[in-house]
Amino acid sequence: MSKDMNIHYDSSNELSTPAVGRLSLYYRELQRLQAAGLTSTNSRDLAAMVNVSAAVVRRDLSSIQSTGRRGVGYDVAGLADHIGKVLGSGVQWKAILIGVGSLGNALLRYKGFERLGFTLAAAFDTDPAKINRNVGGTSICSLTELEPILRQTKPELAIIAVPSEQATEVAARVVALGIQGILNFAPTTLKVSSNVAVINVDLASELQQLAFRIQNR
Ligand SMILES: NC(=O)c1ccc[n+]([C@@H]2O[C@H](COP(=O)([O-])OP(=O)(O)OC[C@H]3O[C@@H](n4cnc5c(N)ncnc54)[C@H](O)[C@@H]3O)[C@@H](O)[C@H]2O)c1
Repeated sequence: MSKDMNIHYDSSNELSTPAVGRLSLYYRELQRLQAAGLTSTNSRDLAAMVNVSAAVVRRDLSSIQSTGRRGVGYDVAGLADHIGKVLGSGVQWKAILIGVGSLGNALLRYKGFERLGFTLAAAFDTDPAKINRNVGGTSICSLTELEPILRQTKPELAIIAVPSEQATEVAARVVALGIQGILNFAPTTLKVSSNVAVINVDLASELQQLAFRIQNR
């Protein structure tokens, strides 16, 4: 499927970030149900799987024009396909990884990206000892080759897993080369132009929020 066939939402029908996050979780659970051979599900069961209320599931799904049938529920394969299209899965996305340390190594070995349509086209590092090694099927290139390789492979996404001091410069370089979205693991706030989507994954901050919740319950 071409990227043009993605389902686009105009600003009047924009999905909130939490709603997109929940859709991604419904998608994961629907895929699991499909693999187990189930053909239908309902909002109550989906709600229990992702720990939200059935009303939230129905609202999220109706916001993407998916309504279940009373007494029958949702068709698992059809709903998974529809959510997949809304989220941009089912099309192939090319991603690159920059920084192949402890975290980068684990990401390169993770098999779950491919299943959702994300291909890791190349990985980059500055450490000469890592260049030309292959991790999880992706070869590690020198950062000096970033420009020619990106011009050739034209990835849409970049995963940044370099030390925080290097992240801003690395982000500027990939944005200048046409990257449209960045998944940033470095604990720093990237300032890039507003037409580049950035998602920051700050695991330490998540742990801090978890500790706060436990402390205040
Ligand atoms: N390891 C974790 O569990 C974890 C958890 C949360 C956040 N992070 C963050 O993710 C980032 C990576 O963490 P890590 O533990 O893998 O660090 P690491 O030190 O093991 O790896 C960093 C890698 O980046 C490379 N590098 C440095 N500068 C570079 C540049 N300009 N371009 C390309 N490569 C460069 C290094 O050679 C090294 O291979 C850090 O910002 C860290 O704070 C890591």
